[in-house]
Amino acid sequence: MTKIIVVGATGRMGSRITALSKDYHDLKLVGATERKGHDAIGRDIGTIVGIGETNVKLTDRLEDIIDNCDVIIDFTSINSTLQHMKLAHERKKAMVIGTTGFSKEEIGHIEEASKNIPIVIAPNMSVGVNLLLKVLQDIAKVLGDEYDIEIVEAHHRLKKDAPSGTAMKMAHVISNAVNRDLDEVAVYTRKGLIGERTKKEIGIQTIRGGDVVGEHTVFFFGLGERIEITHKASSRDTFARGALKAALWVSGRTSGLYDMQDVLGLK
Ligand SMILES: NC(=O)C1=CN([C@@H]2O[C@H](COP(=O)(O)OP(=O)(O)OC[C@H]3O[C@@H](n4cnc5c(N)ncnc54)[C@H](OP(=O)(O)O)[C@@H]3O)[C@@H](O)[C@H]2O)C=CC1
Ligand SMILES: O=C(O)C1=N[C@H](C(=O)O)C[C@H](O)C1
Repeated sequence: MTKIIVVGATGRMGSRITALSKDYHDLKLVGATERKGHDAIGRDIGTIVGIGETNVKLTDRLEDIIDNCDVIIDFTSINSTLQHMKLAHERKKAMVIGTTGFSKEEIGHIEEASKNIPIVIAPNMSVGVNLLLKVLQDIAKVLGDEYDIEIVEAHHRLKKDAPSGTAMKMAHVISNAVNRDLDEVAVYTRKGLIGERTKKEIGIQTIRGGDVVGEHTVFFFGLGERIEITHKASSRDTFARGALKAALWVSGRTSGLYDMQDVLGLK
């Protein structure tokens, strides 16, 4: 039995992970946290997320409950994830991190922590996107030199980071496949008299609005044809199930930094 704590358990992702955890017989929800002073602190998390009483009370003190768990599942925000990771590191607990938007330096801190605890981190925990990452690598290797590559992502109006973690991961996978340094070739905005498109650039564009769960399209534009590869998430449950799968997978592993490709056996 893998014992999990969901941090940010009333959030868009946290609430679905908490609710769906009851479908997994080999997972046990032993804790749920929210930000200090949250209105629902002390209430049963099950009644908040719509699965009935769980006997797990929402708390704002992860430090008091962390010893009960094997894995912490964290879809919160950059700063809170880094704080949770510090505690997980001190108490030797595994983590599944879905939070996006980390800087290179912050990823460095996560890498450092993973020398002592196992961490699965992925900007997108759906099977579809992780399979796409593999396919994109293959297509980019064949077409990358001749075709213009552009990525467009769309998300709900409440998303805070841009471009999405998934779009950035796709851009990294593609730029590695075509031997380009993403920092040198990424183009995030176009306006004014910008001149012709350079051959090597990789465009990454962001759209925000309404309740879009998450959509990513990668274009390979050639002469006389183009390929468009799109992934559309229609429910957050696809990410939530991936996170729960990752918690089962990472439990009992030794230290190391892993991603969803490891979890899904796609490497
Ligand atoms: N990897 C993946 O597959 C996916 C990743 N994401 C990423 O997950 C993250 C969260 O997304 P989403 O669920 O939409 O965001 P939400 O804002 O809905 O959820 C985040 C939750 O975490 C809470 N929180 C903030 N600080 C703390 C803290 N210190 N302790 C405990 N809880 C805290 C927030 O509280 P409050 O509202 O009070 O701030 C909120 O309830 C984003 O980075 C997003 O990009 C999203 C979907 C899929
Ligand atoms: O914030 C979101 O909602 C999502 N974030 C992830 C990202 O930044 O890639 C994954 C998903 O598309 C939803």
